[in-house]
Amino acid sequence: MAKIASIPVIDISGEGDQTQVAKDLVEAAIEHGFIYIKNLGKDIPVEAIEGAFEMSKKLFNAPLSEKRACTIRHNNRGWSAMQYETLDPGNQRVSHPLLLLITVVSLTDNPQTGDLKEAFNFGPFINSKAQQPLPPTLTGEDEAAIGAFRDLCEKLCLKLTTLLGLGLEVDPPDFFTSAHLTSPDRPSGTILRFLYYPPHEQLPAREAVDRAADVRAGAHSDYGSMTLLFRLRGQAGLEILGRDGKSWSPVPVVPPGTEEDPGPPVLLNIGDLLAYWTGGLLRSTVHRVVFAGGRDTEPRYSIAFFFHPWGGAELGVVPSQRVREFAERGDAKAEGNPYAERKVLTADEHLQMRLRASYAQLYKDKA
Ligand SMILES: O=C(O)CCC(=O)C(=O)O
Ligand SMILES: [Fe+2]
Repeated sequence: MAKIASIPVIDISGEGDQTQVAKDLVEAAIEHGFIYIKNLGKDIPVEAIEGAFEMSKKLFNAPLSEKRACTIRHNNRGWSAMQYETLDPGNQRVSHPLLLLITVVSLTDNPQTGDLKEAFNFGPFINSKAQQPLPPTLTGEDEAAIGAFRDLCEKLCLKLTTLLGLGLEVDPPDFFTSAHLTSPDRPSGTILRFLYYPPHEQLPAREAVDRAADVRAGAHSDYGSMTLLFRLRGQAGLEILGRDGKSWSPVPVVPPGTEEDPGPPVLLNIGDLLAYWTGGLLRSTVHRVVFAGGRDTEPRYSIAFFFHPWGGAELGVVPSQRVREFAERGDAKAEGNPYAERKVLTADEHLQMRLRASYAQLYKDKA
C-alpha cells in the first residue's frame, strides 16, 4: 500500500505576532507544496462549509437541461460535463476501442478519456449576484450563500498570501497580497469550483471504467497562486506525486491529530503562479484523484477555490533574499524545475495557456 503523504498541519487561528506561523507556512510550502490549515471554524465557519456542500449537491442534482444551459465558456465560468475536461491530456488513455475508432474516423472528438467528474465554476459575484447563468434550481438565497462562501475563501487566501510574503521576507511584504487585490478594471481568474465525481456504477456505459487505468481527475498542478480544497470525511481519492516523479501518496481528509476538530482541515496547495514568482522555491505539486477502493460506490464531492492575482500581474521572480539565494544555488535549474527558467508571463497569459490544454473541445474552433 502506498505510504500516506506526510503533510504538515498548521494552525493560523492565533492572535498576535504571526512571524513564526508565517515561517512554518513557508517551510511547508517549500518542502511539500501541500499544507493542512487547521480549521477551527475561525476563518471559515464549519457551517459555511457544510452549507456549500449542500448547495453543491443541489446543483449537481439539477436537471441536465438546466446544467447544460450553463455550459462552461471561454471565461472559465459554468458547468463542465463528464469528461469535458482532461487535466492530463498526455497520459489519460483512450477509454474504449470503439470510441477510438469513432474518434479517428470523425476526427472531431477528443481522443482521450476525460476526467470522470462534473464541475461547476463560479466567477465573481456582485452584490450577492453571480455574473453568469446559474441553474434555476438554485434560489436567490442559495446564490447569495454561494457568493458569501466565495468571499470567505477569498479572505482566507488573502490572509495566507500575507503570511507567505512575511515568511519569505518579500520586499515589500505585501507584494503578493497587493497583486491579488481586484477591482472592475483589475479582474482576476479566481474561481470557486464545485466538483462531483459520480460513483463507478452510475457512469454511462460509454464511459465504462477501468479502475486501474482511469482517473477521476488526471494528474495536474493547479493554475492559480494557491488553492483551498474542502473535502468530506470518508471521501478519499486525492493523491500527490512525490519528488521522485513516480510515487503517489494518498492525502487523508482527516490527518492524525485533527480527529476531534469541528471540521476536517482545509487543504491548501501552492499553484503554478507562486512557483513562478519564487523561481520554483515554493512547490506547485502534481496531484490527481483516483478511484480509491470500496467507497467508490458512493458519489464524491469536493470544493476547490482557485485563487488568482489580477490578470495583468507579471510572474517575474519577487524581491526576496530567500528566493535570490535559492536561484543562485542553481539547484532548481539543474533539476529541470519548470518554474526556474522561462519568459515572464502575465497571470492571464498563463491561465489561457492552461485552459487551452485542458478543454480540447471548447478551444478546438480557436486553435
Ligand atoms: O477533488 C479533489 O480532491 C481535487 C480536485 C483538484 O485537484 C482540482 O480540481 O484541481
Ligand atoms: Fe487540483
